[in-house]
Amino acid sequence: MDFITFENVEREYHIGNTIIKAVDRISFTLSKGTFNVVLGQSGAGKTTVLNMLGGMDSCTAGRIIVNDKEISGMSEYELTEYRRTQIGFVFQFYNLVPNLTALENVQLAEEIAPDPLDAREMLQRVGLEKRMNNFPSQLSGGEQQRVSIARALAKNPQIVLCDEPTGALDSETGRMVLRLIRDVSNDLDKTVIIVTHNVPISEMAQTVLHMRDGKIAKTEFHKFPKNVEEIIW
Ligand SMILES: Nc1ncnc2c1ncn2[C@@H]1O[C@H](COP(=O)(O)OP(=O)(O)OP(=O)(O)O)[C@@H](O)[C@H]1O
Repeated sequence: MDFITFENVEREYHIGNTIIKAVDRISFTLSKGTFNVVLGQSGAGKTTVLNMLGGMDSCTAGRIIVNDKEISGMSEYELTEYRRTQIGFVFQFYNLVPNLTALENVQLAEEIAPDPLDAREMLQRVGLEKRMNNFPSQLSGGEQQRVSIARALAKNPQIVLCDEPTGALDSETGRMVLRLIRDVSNDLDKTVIIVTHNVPISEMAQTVLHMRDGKIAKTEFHKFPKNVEEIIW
């Protein structure tokens, strides 16, 4: 069943007299609990799609429906609720709070979400049970990204949005982070959308949306997505 639907979605930006169509009338659907990739080169419109889906940006035409609710028609208040309860974010540069420990960073999610998962348990899941009391500056890039995954999951969101989650990591660490995102989202039945320009990563996805110039140039479905071990980049 369709869990996420984009119907003729457009996002225009006006700069002086210039109109930029960051996203140009795209339509797609994604099912619940699936692992998906939005692929495309710089400027293709990937982050704009992610931001609209995450309720951080709004469309200028079309409709976005998530779990039977139209988010494109929501008020600011409703959007804040939506972000708080339904969405977990993982960013390229982790966005951890530097003066909070790993545990405290994950506990932030517990404070804002209505039905959070246990912060310590999430840190255990990502293999950081021994590093809970470390500050971000005491952790490697891969460890910081694992904290940010634990934080995203601790909100217990329906959807996990990841913007170039391996962009700042070496390939071995990136692989470990991808394996983690896929395993925990499988176990916890989360719908994952990863934005990347890294083509091999898309082989792990059930659905791949190829974006070019604000449009979906091609949609690929993998009945048997690859394991991260089979991917080379
Ligand atoms: N706030 C904004 N104001 C004006 N133009 C914008 C804005 N946000 C994005 N754009 C433009 O929209 C287009 C799509 O941007 P977007 O960030 O979605 O691309 P992307 O595929 O994520 O690229 P990258 O991989 O470089 O992050 C680009 O041409 C960008 O310059």
